[in-house]
Amino acid sequence: MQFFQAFIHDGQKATLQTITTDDLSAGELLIRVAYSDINYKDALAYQPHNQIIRQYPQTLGIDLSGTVVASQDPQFKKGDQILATGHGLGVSQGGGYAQYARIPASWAMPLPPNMTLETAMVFGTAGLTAALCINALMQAGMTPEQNPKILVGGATGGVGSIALQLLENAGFSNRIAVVRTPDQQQQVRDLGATATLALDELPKGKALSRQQFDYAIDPLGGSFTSSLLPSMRYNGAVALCGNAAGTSLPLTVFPFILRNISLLGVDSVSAPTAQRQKAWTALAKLKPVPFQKISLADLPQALNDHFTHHPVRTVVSMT
Ligand SMILES: C=CC(=O)SCCNC(=O)CCNC(=O)[C@H](O)C(C)(C)COP(=O)(O)OP(=O)(O)OC[C@H]1O[C@@H](n2cnc3c(N)ncnc32)[C@H](O)[C@@H]1OP(=O)(O)O
Ligand SMILES: NC(=O)C1=CN([C@@H]2O[C@H](COP(=O)(O)OP(=O)(O)OC[C@H]3O[C@@H](n4cnc5c(N)ncnc54)[C@H](O)[C@@H]3O)[C@@H](O)[C@H]2O)C=CC1
Repeated sequence: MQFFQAFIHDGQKATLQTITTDDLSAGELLIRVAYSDINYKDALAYQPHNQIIRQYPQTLGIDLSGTVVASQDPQFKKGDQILATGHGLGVSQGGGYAQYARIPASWAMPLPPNMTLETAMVFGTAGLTAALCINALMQAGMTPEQNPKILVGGATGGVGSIALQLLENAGFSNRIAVVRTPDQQQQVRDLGATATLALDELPKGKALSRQQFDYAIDPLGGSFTSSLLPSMRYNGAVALCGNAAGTSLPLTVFPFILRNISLLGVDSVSAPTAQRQKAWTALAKLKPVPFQKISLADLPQALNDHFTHHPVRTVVSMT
């Protein structure tokens, strides 16, 4: 029996506790976790009485990377390096904020070649989601040859910043980042934006506005999406993946029926394996975005701060 540290939510609060491998969830793979990370969803899950966690007590952390200690599945063997994101991690089954985790083999992916366990968590669910958004837009017709104007929301955060990097790598040269404050302009240019748009520059409350953007990656939702859709160019598409700015969508039908705009939903949590593999292959070609590294003991402060100020990405080291 192995004693180790895990960050566990009891419904009211989350604390660092000592548990054993006997306390872990069911699954074919026992993983010695090397790294996890902080996503927007982790910060939501840290709140008391949140709607993210489906079963208490729960070890938090929707992502993990690590090494297989024991496997009851022929696809994996002791010593393999893997990553896992989404599915039930930190929601219905023990997650990545622990030194060990037990997970179903179907949730694990071999670490892509040329990627370290640390880099995998610099990208994590945020990177996977960014890549899925871009793949969805390319499926909808987006190509570098069109030189499309692509708007990226939430660019100082995980999904948006990694989307900027992926777009640059894929040859898209017109990358416009949405900023909330003037001091974010230089930050998002350093992260890969070629131009910026202030959040309040999009006309509000209009059925249709001047056509400005061909494609958009939207981790914000809410009033942002409502004002974005009327500003999309004919045949444009928006990949909607988040709700950082809100969950309600006051809309008219006109962008859809008069400009042929597509609103594409993107989910990373239950994305099929083939889509994940394609996404991680693209992520493996990127340089890491800026990140801070913290320990399990630093989680309460970092999760508390997440909605007010945080580095682009945070990696959580288990050692
Ligand atoms: C990495 C991803 C992200 O960051 S996404 C943003 C994070 N947000 C969430 O994960 C959403 C968490 N869930 C909620 O906020 C709420 O459950 C809700 C607003 C989505 C719905 O709330 P409501 O009170 O209307 O319904 P229920 O909670 O009773 O759920 C109804 C039905 O939906 C299923 N469901 C709930 N959450 C999820 C989820 N995250 N993914 C997929 N399905 C979900 C739930 O099981 C219920 O289905 P049923 O078949 O009736 O059991
Ligand atoms: N569909 C999916 O599978 C996934 C969805 N998401 C969602 O995407 C969103 C972004 O996630 P992360 O990049 O991890 O978050 P993050 O916290 O790293 O970044 C959030 C970004 O949104 C901006 N922002 C926050 N509130 C805002 C507001 N009111 N108006 C305008 N901008 C605002 C921040 O400045 C930052 O740039 C979240 O809503 C998250 O739940 C994230 C990953 C997976």
